[in-house]
Amino acid sequence: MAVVFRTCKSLSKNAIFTRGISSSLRLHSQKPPTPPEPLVNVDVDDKSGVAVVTLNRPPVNSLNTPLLSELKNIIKGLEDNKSRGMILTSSSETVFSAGLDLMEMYNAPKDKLSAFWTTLQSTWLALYRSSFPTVAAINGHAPAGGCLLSLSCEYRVMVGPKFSIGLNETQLGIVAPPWFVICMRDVLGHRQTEMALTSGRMFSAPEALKLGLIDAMVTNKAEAITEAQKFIAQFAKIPPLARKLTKESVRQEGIKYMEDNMIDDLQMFMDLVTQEKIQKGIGLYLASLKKK
Ligand SMILES: CCCCCCCCCCC/C=C/C(=O)SCCNC(=O)CCNC(=O)[C@H](O)C(C)(C)COP(=O)(O)OP(=O)(O)OC[C@H]1O[C@@H](n2cnc3c(N)ncnc32)[C@H](O)[C@@H]1OP(=O)(O)O
Repeated sequence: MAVVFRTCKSLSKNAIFTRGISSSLRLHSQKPPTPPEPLVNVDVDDKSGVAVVTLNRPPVNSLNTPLLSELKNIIKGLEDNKSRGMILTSSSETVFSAGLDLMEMYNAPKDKLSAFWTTLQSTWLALYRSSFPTVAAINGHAPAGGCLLSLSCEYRVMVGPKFSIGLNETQLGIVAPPWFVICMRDVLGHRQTEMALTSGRMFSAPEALKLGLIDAMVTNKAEAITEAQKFIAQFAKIPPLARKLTKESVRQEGIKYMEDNMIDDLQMFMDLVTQEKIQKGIGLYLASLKKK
């Protein structure tokens, strides 16, 4: 797997920034400061043109505004570079993504809350409607927003059997927004979605496979990447424009929902999440996670 420097340069603003800073600082000091780790890494394979995009925000890849923003820029960069495909995975050995960063929603000023949600909306839309094939290589737990990212890809390969996946929002006393529901229904159908979402149930990888929530189960990350590459390879001979328009057509409900309802959806989020009892619930949940 080779990093294509030219592609990375145009994809990661962070990469240009850190290179620029470190080379100029080297003139003035012996020890340049260690550049910050990108929150999302991207490696593009020279031969296949497929990008492995790795969430890299320890300890649990919770999705905050900067990470979402970086992911969105990477997806846009891949679009501009006419990518052949994208595999989304995690640098953690046990967590794909713990979902939305609850700290972004807890006692947050309204402008930050609003920026967080609009970044989530636009990042999701960029991923969901991306023209290139997308696969989630789910190498760890994927609750809530982690499950949403997986569902927004076209194919899901999960490392099993011990990790779990699902939209568990109701268990937290919050509600999965309609576009989360559409994503789940795209994959599971109406009845299983209702059962899964009303209970907020998390599924083990074998349960998820049986249900169709994931497409394949493997035993480690390397196998997950190989399976993902195989899925993407089958599109090599399909004309990209026909593929893109077909994907958009199949996903029209979700795309249209978001395009038509961005502001209402933001309002619903703000109204719900700023309620005192919801804030209390998030606070208690965060405390329970920290107490573990
Ligand atoms: C009609 C429509 C109306 C629409 C209105 C909209 C309403 C709002 C909708 C919001 C949708 C929400 C989506 C979400 O994604 S909410 C987040 C849900 N996530 C979870 O429930 C997962 C919680 N985490 C875990 O279960 C575990 O952490 C996990 C299994 C992922 C990993 O376990 P592990 O043992 O490896 O790690 P720890 O639990 O010890 O965690 C390490 C530290 O990370 C902190 N942490 C974990 N998860 C989160 C998170 N999501 N946000 C912020 N911080 C998180 C945890 O507290 C630990 O911190 P410390 O190191 O400080 O102890």
